[in-house]
Amino acid sequence: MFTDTALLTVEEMGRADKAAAARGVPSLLLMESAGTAVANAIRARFPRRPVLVACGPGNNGGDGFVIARLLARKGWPVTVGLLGDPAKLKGDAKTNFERWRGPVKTLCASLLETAPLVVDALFGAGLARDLEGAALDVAEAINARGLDCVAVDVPSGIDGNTGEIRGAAPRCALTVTFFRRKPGHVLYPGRACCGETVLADIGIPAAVLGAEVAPTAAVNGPNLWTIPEPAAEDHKYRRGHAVVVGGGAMTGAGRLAARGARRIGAGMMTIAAPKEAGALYQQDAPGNIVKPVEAAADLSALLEDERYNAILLGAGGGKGAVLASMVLAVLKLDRSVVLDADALTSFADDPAMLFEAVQGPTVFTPHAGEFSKIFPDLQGDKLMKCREAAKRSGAVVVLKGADTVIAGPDGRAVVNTVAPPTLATAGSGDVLGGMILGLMAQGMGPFEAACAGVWLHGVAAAVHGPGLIAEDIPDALPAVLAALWDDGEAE
Ligand SMILES: NC(=O)C1=CN([C@@H]2O[C@H](COP(=O)(O)OP(=O)(O)OC[C@H]3O[C@@H](n4cnc5c(N)ncnc54)[C@H](OP(=O)(O)O)[C@@H]3O)[C@@H](O)[C@H]2O)[C@@H](O)CC1
Ligand SMILES: [K+]
Repeated sequence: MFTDTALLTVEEMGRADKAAAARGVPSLLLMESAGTAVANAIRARFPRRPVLVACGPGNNGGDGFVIARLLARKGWPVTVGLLGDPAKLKGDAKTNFERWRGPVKTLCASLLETAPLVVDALFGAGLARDLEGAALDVAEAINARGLDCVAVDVPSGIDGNTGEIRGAAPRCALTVTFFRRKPGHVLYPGRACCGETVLADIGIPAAVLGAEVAPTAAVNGPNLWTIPEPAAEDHKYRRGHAVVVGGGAMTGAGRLAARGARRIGAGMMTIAAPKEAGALYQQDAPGNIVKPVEAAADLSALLEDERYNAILLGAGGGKGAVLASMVLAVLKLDRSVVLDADALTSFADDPAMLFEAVQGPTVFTPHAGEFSKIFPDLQGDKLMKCREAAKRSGAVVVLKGADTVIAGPDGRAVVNTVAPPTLATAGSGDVLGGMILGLMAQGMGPFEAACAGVWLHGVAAAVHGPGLIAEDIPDALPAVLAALWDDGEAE
């Protein structure tokens, strides 16, 4: 169960709202706090200027009336445009409509002509279908004119649960959301429409999480896991002995993975690879041990030594039947296993055979293309697909991308938000696989190792900055680890 960085579904947010009311926080007060947070965020970022507040027919629109009132009180020239019939407004939205003393116009795109700033209070959690009519016109016109837009809760048209665009959505400079973020703020394309996202405390007690609401998704970060820190009494075997099954012809992937695993703290590293490539692996890094392995039987024989506690397959290491047989041999051993790239797609013809073999701590690290080869029928948004894949396979699934999702078979899911675009470079996925391997070798569980690996990988790339190549990621890790451990001591 997640708390601080939890991502709440629209339904969970509704329950949090009701729980707050049951604990004595009136909903009208929540709306006033929400509107105040948005108005304050606007005033902190934009100089006073004419503003159009576009209000929808529900409570998102209600927040809009609060914002209009508060900005007008500070001397901002405010125009309010309402979508729909004012007589149909209800509850807190109606109350705040009545508290707004200025005129209310019928919403249409021409209202944008005099407003360099737009507050999008059309739809939030209650978005029920694709935008149409005036709402669609306004969203499209905001984008066509490149107007500054501030979203209340979520840009209208973005599905809060999935990040998908329903018809259209304004590309906002700022989104102010309440209590906790929603998946739509961190999953693409929603994330790209949000701009800066501000999370406002509107008075919903944090204690509702864990009591009335038990979130199963969160934003990735160091609050979710702990990296094993080397201790004085450690020796190299205590820090694990990782194995990378490397290729004979393509050795780059295995070498990058091994480097990632060692930098993140694996005590020992063996590269198991065809004999002819041994010298290459050995020359690359004298710290690697290289063992000849041609087929599944060789790998099984090597792994009779139980000190090899974590194995990565798919970083090079062949394709098809040979690699698949190695994967099946390794999965039998109940050790920690990371399967990447061809180690997964080698089962494209019979993914069930792979899933049946998963029994111990196992992590799959596919990108979207590899994912669809072994889960061809899975539909829906990234969070939903990844969760279903984990449930089906029994493995922790890392569905890679700019918004990498990590899901466990138990239903937990984490979305990673630190991933600079420079990570789209050859070999970066091999390093990630190696990092997760290295963390599992040190005893981390598969879900925590996957989350930590993905986060550290993104942060290392961000710390390195422009001009990143895959080799830089392991080399940037020491500084990232030092900062992480320093912060821990400072707390
Ligand atoms: N939860 C909390 O704690 C707090 C929540 N707060 C705020 O409340 C917001 C949620 O309010 P909400 O539930 O009233 O839903 P909202 O987004 O206003 O939309 C519903 C209306 O839109 C309509 N409609 C939907 N789609 C449509 C479309 N495509 N095209 C046209 N119409 C469409 C729909 O019509 P219907 O489907 O019923 O026909 C209904 O009338 C939340 O995002 C936050 O801003 C804050 O005040 C503070 C505390
Ligand atoms: K909105």
